[in-house]
Amino acid sequence: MIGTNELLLLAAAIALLAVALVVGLVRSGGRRRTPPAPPTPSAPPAAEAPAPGAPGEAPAEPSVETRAPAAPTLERPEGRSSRLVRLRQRLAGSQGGLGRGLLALLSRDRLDEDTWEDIEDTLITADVGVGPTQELVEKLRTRLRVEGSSAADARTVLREELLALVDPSMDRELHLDGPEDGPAVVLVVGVNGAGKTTSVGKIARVLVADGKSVVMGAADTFRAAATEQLTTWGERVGVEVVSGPEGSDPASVAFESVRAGVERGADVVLVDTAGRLQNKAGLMDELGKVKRVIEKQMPVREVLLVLDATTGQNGMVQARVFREVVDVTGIVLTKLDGSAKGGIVVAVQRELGVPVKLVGLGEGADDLAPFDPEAFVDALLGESPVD
Ligand SMILES: Nc1nc2c(ncn2[C@@H]2O[C@H](COP(=O)(O)OP(=O)(O)OP(=O)(O)O)[C@@H](O)[C@H]2O)c(=O)[nH]1
Repeated sequence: MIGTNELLLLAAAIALLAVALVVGLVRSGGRRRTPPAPPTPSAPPAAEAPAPGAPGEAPAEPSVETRAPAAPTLERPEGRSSRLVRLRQRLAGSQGGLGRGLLALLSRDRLDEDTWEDIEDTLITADVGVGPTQELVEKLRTRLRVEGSSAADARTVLREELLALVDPSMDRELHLDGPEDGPAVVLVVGVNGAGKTTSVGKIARVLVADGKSVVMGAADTFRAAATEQLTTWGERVGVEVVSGPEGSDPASVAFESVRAGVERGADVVLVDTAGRLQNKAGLMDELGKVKRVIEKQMPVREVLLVLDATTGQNGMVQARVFREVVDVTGIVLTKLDGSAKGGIVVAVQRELGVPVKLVGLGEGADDLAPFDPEAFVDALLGESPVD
């Protein structure tokens, strides 16, 4: 018979064995389930590696910093369709004058020389440019003479010819298909005040709204406020901004922003640049170096030139200088809402041989639209959008 003492001993032995087993398991860690680590906010990388520029080029400065966006409530950028409807209406509101003026002239009973001169003046005043104006007037004269009363009405002829002038065949897509192993890099250039930093911020929002991940590089180190401005744009929609101290090497910031984009697996890196036009050689040196240094890592997919639509001929002079300095692939025409001179679209495309891809239509954060030739010509003719 087993006595009470023996029973107690047996129970104590079983308990000890159980405790030993549990402790052993925990130590070995063999079956321990560790909860997945919570996602940590992407820590900014140290900027210790130098930017491998061409011989003689300054290395990246260690002071380049990345600012992961703060985590306040993020804004949700306006979705594509409502933005486009809204901006089409705004375009029609700002541009209707030109088409109405032309239609009034073309509807006169007699299209005499004075009237054709008035038509030319109207087009030139709207910044269409002398060459395209003469071309358009010639075509209108021929068509209205040859087709006479059998011609479709003047509005239809004018619409067709304006559309031909704006050239719907140009490729206006923003090419953001990066290489397989990295982001598409977009370099944004233009003189200060044209709306460059604002446009970079707006493009970032459009991309975020389209579900893309973005990093922005504040390589306009000339003006500290530009960096602050871009940082604010980034914080609003949760886009990381890479920046450097005022006066630091823009190429270093550009290099680090692309590196951050690669490390984060971003879809797009947008690089804002300084546009000091002190002289062409200086600009060429600066932008040339920025581009070369970026291309040590990734090809530059798009070079967007930002031009202010309200600057007319002055803007054209700037455009020419930038064309000589970098291979511009597209134009962002800002402040079209503040100018009735939409003819600049035609003039600048002719001058540079590159399409207007985006238009700025206001100071609001989502006031940027892809340029649509048909909608633009309808706006010129004062036709309300049908959407
Ligand atoms: N109405 C209107 N204003 C615009 C548009 N785009 C930019 N702006 C305004 O133009 C001003 C200049 O814009 P910025 O983005 O600071 O110009 P920038 O070229 O970057 O100049 P820096 O920051 O000096 O390099 C700002 O007040 C913008 O709000 C637009 O499409 N329409």
